[in-house]
Amino acid sequence: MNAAFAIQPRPTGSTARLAVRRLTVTDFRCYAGARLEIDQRPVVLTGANGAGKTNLLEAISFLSPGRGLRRAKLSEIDRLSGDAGGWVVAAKVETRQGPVDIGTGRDISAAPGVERRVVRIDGAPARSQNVLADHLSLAWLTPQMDRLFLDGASGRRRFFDRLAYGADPAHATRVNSYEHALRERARLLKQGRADNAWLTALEEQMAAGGIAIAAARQALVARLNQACEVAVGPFPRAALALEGAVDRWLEEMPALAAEDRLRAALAASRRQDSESGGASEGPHRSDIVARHVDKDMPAALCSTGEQKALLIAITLAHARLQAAESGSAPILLLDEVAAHLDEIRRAALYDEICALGAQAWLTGTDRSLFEPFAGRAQYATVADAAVVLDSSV
Ligand SMILES: Nc1ncnc2c1ncn2[C@@H]1O[C@H](COP(=O)(O)OP(=O)(O)OP(=O)(O)O)[C@@H](O)[C@H]1O
Repeated sequence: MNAAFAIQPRPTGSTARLAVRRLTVTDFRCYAGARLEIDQRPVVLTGANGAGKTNLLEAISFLSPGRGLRRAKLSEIDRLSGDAGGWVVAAKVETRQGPVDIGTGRDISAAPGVERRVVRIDGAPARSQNVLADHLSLAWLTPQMDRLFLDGASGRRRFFDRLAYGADPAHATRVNSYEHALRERARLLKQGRADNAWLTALEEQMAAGGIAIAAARQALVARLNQACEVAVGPFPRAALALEGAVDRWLEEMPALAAEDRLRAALAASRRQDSESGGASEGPHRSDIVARHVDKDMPAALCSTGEQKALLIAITLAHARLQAAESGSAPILLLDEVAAHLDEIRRAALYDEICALGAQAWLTGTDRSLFEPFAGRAQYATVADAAVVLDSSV
């Protein structure tokens, strides 16, 4: 173990634990209205297929910036046969600054065809959903992410950028502003009668923001690789690396020179970009590649089970890093993760969640999978679009 990286997890029950204490959902997918009051411990949600377990995790994922764990259109989330009010998620959460009320939902006053999410913090409208990253940090694993190492780089970038929000909430604003400028530049180029000064201003913004994004990713990769040197029980050790032109420039030259290089590359690629509809260089072209250290194998060549174990290992290492750096692990949303682990890995996962002091939300159809968690987690049953906390545990 690297001596410089001695992680001291805070004791469980620490007041710094990030946790949802009350969750209310209205007209959210299968739920007309549901409410759950819980303590800071991990939460196990069990119920039959289609009962509404993932929908609850999705509702919690909206307590952080972005499109939630399914990346669904906001209007798709409105309960079919619900009234026209749009879905709402309200939560009382425990943050590092104390309890906070968060409310969010689809903005039904937006123009037709425009999808917008509104956020309220302690009743007051928030300037932008990015402020959610100042209060809570969330990470999730879903069955759809089983192909994360095989599919395109955009999923890996999203996964990794979300991890970066934890230590650096400003990263959420940076990424969203960069993507907004990227879309705006593509729109202007497509119109073919773009104002040169306006394009230059957008490229200036993309160069500064883009290199800041690459630098934040680089800093997280370095810290996360240190954290990954320590295997969590039977989970494999992972090593991450960034691959992309801007990432290479940042290693070869000072940040300001890398900004100049990106600005020049954007200016030079306008014609090409107007045809492709994108931008030839920038952090949106980078990839985050992972290796299975113990097998010395790229993640993409590992077996399905090994890839899943790697993803869990990275998520746990990140949670450990964040707990060590900020005093509180992120809230973890682990959809159907337990069912795919053998008994030893399941027990190791539960032990690690408890050692981290993380409020993890775990779903499954079979309660017996969660037996090793007894006494350390709270259990709720999901059925008929309702969720009920078990009084016996
Ligand atoms: N907009 C919507 N309006 C009403 N119901 C919806 C909407 N979107 C999804 N549903 C329904 O919500 C139900 C619960 O889905 P969810 O994915 O939460 O189930 P689950 O308990 O996680 O199931 P599984 O164990 O199969 O993963 C499904 O029957 C789905 O069809």
